[in-house]
Amino acid sequence: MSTTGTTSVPVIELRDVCTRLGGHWIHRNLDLKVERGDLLALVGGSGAGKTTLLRQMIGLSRPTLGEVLLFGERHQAGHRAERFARLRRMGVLFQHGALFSAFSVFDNIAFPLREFGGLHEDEIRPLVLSKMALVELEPRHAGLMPAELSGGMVKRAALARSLALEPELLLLDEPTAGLDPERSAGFVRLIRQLHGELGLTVVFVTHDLDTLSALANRVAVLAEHRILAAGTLDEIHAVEHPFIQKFFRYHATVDEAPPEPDSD
Ligand SMILES: Nc1ncnc2c1ncn2[C@@H]1O[C@H](COP(=O)(O)OP(=O)(O)OP(=O)(O)O)[C@@H](O)[C@H]1O
Repeated sequence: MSTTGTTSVPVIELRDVCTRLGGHWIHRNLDLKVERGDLLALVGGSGAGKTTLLRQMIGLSRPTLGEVLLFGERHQAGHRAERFARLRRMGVLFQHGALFSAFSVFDNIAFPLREFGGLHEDEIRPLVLSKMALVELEPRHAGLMPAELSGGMVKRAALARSLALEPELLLLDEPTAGLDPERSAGFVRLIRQLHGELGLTVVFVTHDLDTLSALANRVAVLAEHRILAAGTLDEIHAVEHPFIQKFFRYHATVDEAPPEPDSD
């Protein structure tokens, strides 16, 4: 389901990943490829290890066994400058926006440009304002502090910050968590639009079936310690596995916690 040729290097590849945490195996022999242009939803039961997998993709933690390749390379590969260049190609949006509370919207978005962009202050201003425009924030919002923003504005400011260095890959943990249905739909529309306009590859973790069906062009289901199935939503719906059938049926009808897969 790659959008490009079959020979292109996956943007992310997880090979035979095994993760042991707190005395338990969370992932066992887990494989997953994220191809360029994917808008991939990672779903699964609570505690299945989605956030842990996202952290491994970002390079914040490492699996116990197996490999995580980002743009075809292990996180640890190469000299510092090479590792850094690879990381710059990735933007991350954490669950609650994670804005710096003591910084204005402007300074939050400017932060990666000041830290890593090697730019002068007079070059930074137009870049920050253009990122704000991308996420539909107005120049008058630049001076606001995070505490003065609505939940949707926090998300959009954090999204602008994650796009500051013009990444090719965007990783989102529960992008619509905490938003009401209208703001949630607006944020999904914005991510879809940016995916198309900026040619991004997007991976997101979600519990929300509305977000999943409105945003994803591929879905990976994490259960039984591995990626049980990956494909389009229609392909996943057709998989006759009790966890998958239950997960999607449950989410379609009841707004409660998802079913748990049988543990070992
Ligand atoms: N640092 C840690 N030490 C020990 N156990 C951990 C650690 N981090 C996560 N875990 C455990 O690993 C499992 C997977 O956690 P993770 O947060 O990745 O799951 P998740 O699928 O994202 O869950 P949720 O959907 O509830 O957010 C959980 O049982 C969690 O308690």
